[in-house]
Amino acid sequence: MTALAPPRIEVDGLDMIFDAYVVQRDISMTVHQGEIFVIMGGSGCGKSTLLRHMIGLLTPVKGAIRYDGDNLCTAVGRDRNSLTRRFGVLFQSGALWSSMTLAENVALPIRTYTSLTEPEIEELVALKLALVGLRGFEDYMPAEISGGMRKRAGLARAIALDPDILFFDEPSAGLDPISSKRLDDLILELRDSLGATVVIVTHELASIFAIADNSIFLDAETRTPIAHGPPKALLETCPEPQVQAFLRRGAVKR
Ligand SMILES: Nc1ncnc2c1ncn2[C@@H]1O[C@H](COP(=O)(O)OP(=O)(O)OP(=O)(O)O)[C@@H](O)[C@H]1O
Repeated sequence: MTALAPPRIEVDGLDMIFDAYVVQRDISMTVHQGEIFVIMGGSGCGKSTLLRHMIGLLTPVKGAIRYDGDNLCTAVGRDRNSLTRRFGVLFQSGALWSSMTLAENVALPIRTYTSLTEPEIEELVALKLALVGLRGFEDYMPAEISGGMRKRAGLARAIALDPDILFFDEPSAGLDPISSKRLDDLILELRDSLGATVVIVTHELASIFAIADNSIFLDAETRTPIAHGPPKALLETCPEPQVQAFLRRGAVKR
């Protein structure tokens, strides 16, 4: 959908290696403004590790990750903070603080990174919770709501500071198909309303086909990416057996 949109994220010749253990080599990919980009591949191929590199939690052995041309891997101090400040991240667990209400969870990054007054914070928190369909749940504790609602609360916290790039690690993990579909719809809505660029690690085929504009396939065997492109196009035209097996749940293409 966004062939003409400017590149927002460029991963260039990235090697991910722990000591002598090669996770993936030579990853290059471009994510354009407003795209929903999926990192896919079998278990243990390095999807989450790539996401952790992209948000700056890990430093690559080789290669660069550029945001609007600025290399995150070499940025330091204020330059690095101004890059990472643009990121909203939703980890697999949702990672809410269990001893805080939903409102306190969403308020945390706002209190930490802005000098807004308490009434302003309260208003912003209510707005973010409403955006994810949790209006009126401000005073609930995470344990009092469903898994799908916890994911959405985590998402409200991830968008608290109006990020322009959203990262999701296995957002549908542990959700029933209906909650999972609802989360997909919400991701699409937020992309449209915030104008955000979205990077998602997932192996949920239904989600991949429903929301991805573009993707990369990391191969666990050769330890390098073997396919790029919109998943529906890969399903039709990608000659790689591993990609076909993944996208067809192991069924052979006729
Ligand atoms: N900090 C680390 N130190 C050493 N090895 C690591 C580290 N983090 C990840 N790995 C290894 O890197 C490989 C890729 O892990 P990763 O979690 O990125 O895979 P994944 O594709 O996200 O898997 P899954 O789909 O099962 O969640 C695994 O073999 C893992 O054990």
